[in-house]
Amino acid sequence: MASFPLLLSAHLGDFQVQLAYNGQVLQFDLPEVEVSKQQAGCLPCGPTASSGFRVFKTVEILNISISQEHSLVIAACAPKHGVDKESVLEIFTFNVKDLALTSQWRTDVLNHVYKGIKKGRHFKILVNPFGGQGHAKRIWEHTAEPLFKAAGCTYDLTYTTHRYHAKEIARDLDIRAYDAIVSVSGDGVIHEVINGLMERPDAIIAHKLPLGAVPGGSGNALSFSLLGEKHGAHVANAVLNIVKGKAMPVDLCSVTQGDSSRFFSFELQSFGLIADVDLGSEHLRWMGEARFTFSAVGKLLSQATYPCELAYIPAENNIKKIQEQYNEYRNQPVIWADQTHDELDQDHRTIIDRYGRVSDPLKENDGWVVEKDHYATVVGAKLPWISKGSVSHPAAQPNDGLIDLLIFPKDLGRMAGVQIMIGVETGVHVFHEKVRYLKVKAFRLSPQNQSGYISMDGEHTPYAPYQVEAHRGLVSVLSIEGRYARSMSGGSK
Ligand SMILES: Nc1ncnc2c1ncn2[C@@H]1O[C@H](COP(=O)(O)OP(=O)(O)OP(=O)(O)O)[C@@H](O)[C@H]1O
Repeated sequence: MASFPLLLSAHLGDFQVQLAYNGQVLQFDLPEVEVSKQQAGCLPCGPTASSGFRVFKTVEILNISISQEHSLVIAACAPKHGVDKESVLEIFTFNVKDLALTSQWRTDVLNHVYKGIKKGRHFKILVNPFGGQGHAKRIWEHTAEPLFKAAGCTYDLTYTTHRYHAKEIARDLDIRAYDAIVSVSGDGVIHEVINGLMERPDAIIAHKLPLGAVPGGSGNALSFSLLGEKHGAHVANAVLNIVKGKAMPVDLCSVTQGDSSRFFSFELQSFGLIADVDLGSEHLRWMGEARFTFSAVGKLLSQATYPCELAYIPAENNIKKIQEQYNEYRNQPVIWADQTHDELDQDHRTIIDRYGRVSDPLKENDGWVVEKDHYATVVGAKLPWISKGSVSHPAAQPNDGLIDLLIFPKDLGRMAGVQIMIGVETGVHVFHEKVRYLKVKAFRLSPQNQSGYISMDGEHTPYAPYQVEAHRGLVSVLSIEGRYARSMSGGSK
């Protein structure tokens, strides 16, 4: 076992430097010319550049290689322009004298940098050129691809050419050939990939293939949930999460409609106002993420309400207790993807819905609560963020096996509507007296009018009764933290 610090003498141009890795960070001096280069064109760079040395955390180091010219090349993805700004790819090339010593240093450092993580992953990459405002191709070429290459990752790339293309690819993919499926898109493509995997006859194996999310859509709910409000739209941070992350188990919701339709939702099942905002704002796509806010304000002011029968199996309905549980969860050790679970049938081919499907009668023993009313919105979710500035379900956790259910009543009123809208930006709306926020095991919603919108992960779904049930850890998502970014205020983490 090599002992810390791991030291290596090298030259950066004519400047002699010492590279020191202590198990936490890699540090080296910068010659003055490099310091001014680093400072030029960037905002205050923090102590790292301005004080004449550069520091990278272990997690930020993408690769250390020895070039054909026998130079030592270090690639990292780190914040350079301030901690809240997008990380950037930095590559340093050092001249070295003793190749054997350098090679040993490189091996020792890389062993730590990629401890418990496969180095040089091979990805299936799906880029939706029409996602969001149509920037996904540029995002891929300018930012994501150079980072994957610098990290020594390889990939097989497909630009999606039509709706459901991502689903077809996931359904037919040789899953053993890849370490993960990465989408450069919004949540619609991720929804398709998940459903493609779950439709396979070998779903038991296929759903273990982790997913990676690079934000290239309008909402990018998964990216925001993984990386938080400040970094959710940052492509480089998302790529780092994919290259250096481990498989975090993530619950899926099975959704049944009619007598036979079943599919899976990983994000949001919405009815009423939020569904209208999601699906009824397609014509505002040019606005980017602002379309959601713009449309929501209009809907709230119109005070529209939607009649339905709502049935749910409560797990917790007190928001203070939900907040306590959230804080407890944040203080527990992270759980990484488990290789087994118990919700498959005997052939290990089908996921069993414990609470039946929407066409079945509700079983009394399951503890259903049934109510019939007009509501402004009823939204189930497994992710805390819907989009930038919309933390609609702040207590949502990746793998608690429960659905977070948000209900706005019919008599919201304009004043409360505005307060709630403002609250959604940080997730504090759940404490508003007019808002109901529950943790449920399953819910069933039956619209009591003829037409409207139902949105499942942003996808248009027939306006008919549906039932949603959470299944624990059915898929996994690459993540460095192993949990979603903090979305509920209070507590220590
Ligand atoms: N080449 C294509 N032409 C038309 N539609 C496509 C194409 N490729 C994918 N799609 C469809 O585009 C839809 C939206 O994609 P995506 O989720 O990437 O973006 P978004 O809707 O802007 O983002 P978000 O879901 O985060 O709001 C998906 O339902 C997908 O089926």
